[in-house]
Amino acid sequence: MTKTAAEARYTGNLREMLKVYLVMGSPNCGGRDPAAVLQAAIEGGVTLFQFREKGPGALQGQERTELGNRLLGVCRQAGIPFIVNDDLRLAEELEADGIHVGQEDLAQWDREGLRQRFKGRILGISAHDPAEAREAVRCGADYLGAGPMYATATKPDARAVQGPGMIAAMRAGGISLPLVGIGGITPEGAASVLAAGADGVAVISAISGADDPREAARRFSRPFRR
Ligand SMILES: Cc1ncc(COP(=O)(O)OP(=O)(O)O)c(N)n1
Ligand SMILES: Cc1nc(C(=O)O)sc1CCOP(=O)(O)O
Ligand SMILES: [Mg+2]
Repeated sequence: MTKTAAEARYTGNLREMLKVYLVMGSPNCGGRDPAAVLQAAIEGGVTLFQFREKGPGALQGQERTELGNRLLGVCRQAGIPFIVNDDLRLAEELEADGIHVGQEDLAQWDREGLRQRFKGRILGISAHDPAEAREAVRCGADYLGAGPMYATATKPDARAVQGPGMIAAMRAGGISLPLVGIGGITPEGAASVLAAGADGVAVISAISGADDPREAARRFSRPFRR
């Protein structure tokens, strides 16, 4: 059977891709060019990227699409998969490698339809406890984003802090899907998240807001180089 362009690109091991997962958009880059921040972070060891253009000053419409397209170009050049947050239409327009949706987003769509619509592409779903993780598995998720691990100022509507123990509870409850922790993760905090059973860490501010995103990403990738 002939593969779609996205299927052909997405041939790697998802657990490997999830190791250092950068999530960001222009509001997270401190006024710098997001493409330059992304390029530096990839050089430091980022393995997967999610375009999340959200928060104060987030671009809309054509500007948003154009930025997504530029960031997609950086990812393609580096061989890093490109995921779009929330916006199914943008993901399709850009021919992204996948989509990430949360529990609140899921409520808006027919779940089977969502999996079908992104057949052959990566589908990431957020989960905040083992019951939500099981539901995400039923929806056909390829990976889970489990959070918040620690306090975060980046997402004002984040749930209460769950901590790495929540990942351990998911694993103990039989959730074997590839999984990343998210929320307030620093290089120091990453160790407990990985020790609890995560395949990787998803990070916004500790990389995209760092003075030196390359060095910040390098610090997150260190545990995987040992
Ligand atoms: C990898 C990853 N995990 C969780 C989230 C959060 O998704 P969601 O709950 O839909 O919140 P928003 O990011 O849309 O504000 C994520 N984006 N990525
Ligand atoms: C986007 C997001 N989702 C979360 C969840 O708990 O699902 S926490 C969060 C914000 C992550 O940003 P930072 O790394 O700057 O804390
Ligand atoms: Mg969402």
